[in-house]
Amino acid sequence: MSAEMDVLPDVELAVSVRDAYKFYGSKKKPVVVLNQLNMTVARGCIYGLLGASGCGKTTLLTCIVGRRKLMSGQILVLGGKPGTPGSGVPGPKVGYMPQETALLNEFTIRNTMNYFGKIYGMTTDEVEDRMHLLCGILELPPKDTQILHLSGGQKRRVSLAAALLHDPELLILDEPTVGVDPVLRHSIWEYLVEITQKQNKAVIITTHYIEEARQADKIGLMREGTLLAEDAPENLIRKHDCETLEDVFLKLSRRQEELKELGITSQSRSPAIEQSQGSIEKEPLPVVRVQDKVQEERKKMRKLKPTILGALQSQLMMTALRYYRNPGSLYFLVMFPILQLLVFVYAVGHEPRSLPLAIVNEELSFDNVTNCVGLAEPGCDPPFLSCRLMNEINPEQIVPQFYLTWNESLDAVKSGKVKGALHIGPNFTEAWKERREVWQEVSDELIDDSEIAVSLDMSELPIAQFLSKELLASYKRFAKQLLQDCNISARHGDTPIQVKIIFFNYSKVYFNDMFKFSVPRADIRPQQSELHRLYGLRINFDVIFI
Ligand SMILES: Nc1ncnc2c1ncn2[C@@H]1O[C@H](COP(=O)(O)OP(=O)(O)OP(=O)(O)O)[C@@H](O)[C@H]1O
Repeated sequence: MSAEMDVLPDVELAVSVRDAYKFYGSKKKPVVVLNQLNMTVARGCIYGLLGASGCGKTTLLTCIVGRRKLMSGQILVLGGKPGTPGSGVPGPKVGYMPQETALLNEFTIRNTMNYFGKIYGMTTDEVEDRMHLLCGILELPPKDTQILHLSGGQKRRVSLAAALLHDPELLILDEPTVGVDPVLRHSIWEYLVEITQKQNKAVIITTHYIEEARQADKIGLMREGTLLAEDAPENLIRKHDCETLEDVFLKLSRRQEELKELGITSQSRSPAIEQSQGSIEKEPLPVVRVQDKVQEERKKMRKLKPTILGALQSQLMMTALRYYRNPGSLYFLVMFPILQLLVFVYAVGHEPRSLPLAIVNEELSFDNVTNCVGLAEPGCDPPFLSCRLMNEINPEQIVPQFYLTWNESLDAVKSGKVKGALHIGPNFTEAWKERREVWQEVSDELIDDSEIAVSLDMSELPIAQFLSKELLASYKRFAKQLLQDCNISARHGDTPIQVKIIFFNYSKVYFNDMFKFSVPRADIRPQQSELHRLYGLRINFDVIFI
């Protein structure tokens, strides 16, 4: 084997595998699947990889196409290492037909071909031409047939067509002829012979039909993760003095066992072949008894009635088993929503803090403004009402930044330095007091003077809404305290809208009870309505997009 590798120049090599070693499971309990395996596939040849079920063929092929990695050893495919950038493997250089078809039931044959064609960068015309050719060779059903409606064998042929579609240099086919009738199997082989001989392509094919593999140029007999032999079929038969390839395989398998007993090779995995050979055939039941049993079973079956509960139970059992076998997914299923919730709560769940707000207070000189909290005196008649209001603003949530003029503060909002701007006019306290005194004849000018203007940056709507809510709450606290200090019920400072929350009574929704507006009537409670005129806070939602 190695001698041949040395003889073949690199350009003639399609695949070379050297000392491939791979196991599944943990390091403590490894299940060795590839055990120092060597393999050489030349261009322009069909390589038949033969071996019992579970001997590691699929594992080897997936390593060659770069879907799995070896623990040690080396693989070269068309001169490059599979899985490395620029190697084209996996990619356009290789066509791989896996053992399990990976087709979407929702697609038609044409959709499937277009899908794979697009992956390989083919144009629609190129896909159509290749599809036409392959549909003929592989006797595929009409191109618009949905995959869902294909038989198992037909699906395998579509999968084979997908592997052949982009005309790759190397074809790796994992049991492509399973479920294919002998005539079609013959035409598939004919096609493979043609592309290898005329187009110098290389094909690696696994099959369980040993005699079918006689058409291959070279055969690798694989057992327990190693290649027992690798040569042309006729050479193998001649060298080992056998009549069939099956006999060669048996002879070499026996020899491998003998060597193992002598301790010449080390294998850590129990051989599947021996296991199957070791099974004891059950004695067949007499025909009459079998028929009786069948009748008995039929009677039992008639009594069976599928129930929804039974279906639910089996569904539950299946789901439980699935998670039991794949605990990682259960962890993901439980932990992911928790993580999502935590991220959400952390990111948007809590209230914003330290929001900068521009304050322009024309009631005080600039130096005094920064020290406004110290000027907030208690009582019904304090000198600076604006400071009483400032005092109610929660410093953890709103951080005041003082500006001299309204325009400056608006510029700060526009430039994103602050989230909004609050303006208190020069006659605020005076106007507010006068408004209280002469509330029945209060002029619009006086109302303007006693109002506070707020402009918010609406480009961050939740922040603006939060600021608006906070400022209104601060104002309410301010108004209530002031009312109390003036021996007026603090309830007069409440907004005259009572929002009542009711619980939904089944599907019936009492819309009328949802919101109760108790607007005070001027003739009954003149004081309250006037107080609301007095304590006006105007929020101007000036939309400022930065
Ligand atoms: N992902 C995996 N994890 C653990 N063991 C695995 C895994 N895949 C395969 N095996 C085991 O590795 C061994 C080789 O499997 P592999 O599929 O390569 O065999 P194979 O020769 O292709 O078999 P077949 O001809 O039946 O497809 C088997 O014993 C299998 O149970």
